[in-house]
This record gives sequence, structure tokens and C-alpha cells, in this order.
Amino acid sequence: MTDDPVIEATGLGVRYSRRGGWALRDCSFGLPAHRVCALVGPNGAGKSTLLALAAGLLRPTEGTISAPPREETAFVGQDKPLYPQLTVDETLRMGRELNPGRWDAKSAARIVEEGGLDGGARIRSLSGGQRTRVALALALGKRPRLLLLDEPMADLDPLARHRLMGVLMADTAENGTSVVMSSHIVAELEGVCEHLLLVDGGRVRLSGPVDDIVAAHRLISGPATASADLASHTVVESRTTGRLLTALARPHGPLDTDTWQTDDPSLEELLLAHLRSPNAPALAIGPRAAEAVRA
Ligand SMILES: Nc1ncnc2c1ncn2[C@@H]1O[C@H](COP(=O)(O)OP(=O)(O)OP(=O)(O)O)[C@@H](O)[C@H]1O
Repeated sequence: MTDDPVIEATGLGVRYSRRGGWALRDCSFGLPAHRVCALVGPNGAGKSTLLALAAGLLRPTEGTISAPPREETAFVGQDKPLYPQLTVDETLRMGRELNPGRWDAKSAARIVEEGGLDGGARIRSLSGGQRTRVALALALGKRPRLLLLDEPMADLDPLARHRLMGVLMADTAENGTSVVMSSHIVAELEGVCEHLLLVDGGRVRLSGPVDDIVAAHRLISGPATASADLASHTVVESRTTGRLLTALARPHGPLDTDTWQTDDPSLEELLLAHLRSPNAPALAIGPRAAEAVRA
């Protein structure tokens, strides 16, 4: 296994119409192969657009994106295009026929069985969450090199989500699949995702290995009167309550420990601080870091 990027983008931009605004602009990043990458951002940030580009369903208006070919990619979008009149078993048989020579019946069956789905049930009789499960079974059965998931677990109950995430992660780790997964449920990503791409307003705000991104930040608290001390660091967000100042910052050197108390932020704290501060400087760590930050 190599750490070569599975997806590489340079100056990527998408405009859906000539008069419309840019859904994505100046995006440069690399996503590592054989890893689980989280794609995070608020509504309308450009996540689905980015996944559609990676899946080869959309062409960029400007810039380039390289990704595996469509036959090696599986994409589970927000709307799951299944045939309502087919049964679960017939759907999986169709998956086998559409993917001759590479269909992994065991992986597909495992996802369906784990949800207790009746193979004879018609797709139209299934709940939204059960359909998601069938769509994921079809995607994994394809044994893709790249698995793209657009908010895959949104309509599953918390227990089903937790279990299915476990199965998905075990399966993709076993097969060295590269996964890119968008989600609004940050708690779901913590401990699962190794790489992070935060997009906001069509731009890349954070890009890099989760551990490195988290390690680059500190939660800082201390007296508001000493706020000038922070001027030499990159402050993503700061708040003053009475005499106490709390901040999320990227320190560029030691902080006076007599004045400041510092802690590791959680991934959730880090993401929320960035989302609340759209003008905070972007951070890219790893491949294409220079271009990402320049953009
Ligand atoms: N088919 C389309 N035609 C025109 N504009 C579109 C189209 N699809 C998306 N957009 C616009 O592109 C921007 C990015 O949308 P996108 O769906 O990629 O965001 P997202 O991050 O996936 O959002 P969400 O979290 O709500 O799913 C938005 O401003 C959206 O209105």
C-alpha cells in the first residue's frame, strides 16, 4: 500500500450556471489512498459537488481533479437510486451482474443480513434507513478502490449507524479501500476518520491528517487583560466572558504557562470554532499544502 493520493485537485472550481455563483472555487488538495477521509462543512459548502466531481458525475468548470475511473469507484449519494419493484435479493443479483468478475457477494450479504433485512422484501416497502443499507451493500459488493459516501448514515437510527459504521470500517480496512465520507455528525467521524477536509463557502479551510490538524491547535484560557500575548499566534476564535478569555489558536511558539492554561481541543471543538469563524486563515498539512493555503 502506498500513501499516494487517491484524489488530487488543483485550482478546482464549479459553477452550475454562467450567472450562478461558484459552488467550489480554488480548491487544491490531495486525499491519501487507503484511508478514511472526512468531508465536513455546513449546508451548501460544496461537499456533494466535490463528491460528484470525484465520482466523475460532474466536470469542473475550472481546474483539475484526478480520481480512479468510474468502474473502480462506488458512490452512495443522498438519494439512493434503487429499483423500487425489485426485492433485496434481486437488487444484489443485479449488483453481481453489473460487476462481473469483481462482485463480492459476502460483503454485500453481510451488510444486508446485519440489518435483519428480508431478502424477499421489495425495495419500495423498505424504510429510508433500510434502503440506505441496501445501497451500501451494493457499493461494497462492487469492491471499489474508492468509496464515496454523501452523508451515508443520515437516515439511520443511532444504534444502526454505530453498527453499520463498524462493519463499513472493518470491511474497507480489510480491503484497503479509500473512503471519502461527508457527514454533519462530527461525533460519528471522531475516531473513525484519519484525514480531514473542511470546506466552507466552496473553499478548503482545513486539509490534512486529523491527528496533525488537531495537534496544530490549542484551546487556551486566561485573563482577558493579557490578550495582546496572543497576537503572535493564529487565533481562530476568541471569546471573552467577564475577565476570562478563551480561544482556539494555532500557537507559533510557547505560551506563558503562568498566564495561560492550554488543552487539546476535540475534533468537534476545532471544527465548530472554524465554522463560527469563516475568516480564520486556512490550514493545509501534507500533499498540496502550499497550493491549498495560497488559494
Ligand atoms: N444542480 C445544481 N444546480 C445549481 N446549483 C447547485 C446545484 N447543486 C448544488 N448547487 C449549489 O452549489 C452549492 C454547493 O452545494 P452542495 O450541494 O455541493 O453543498 P453541500 O455541502 O453538499 O450541502 P448540504 O450539506 O446541504 O448537502 C450550493 O450553493 C448549492 O445551492
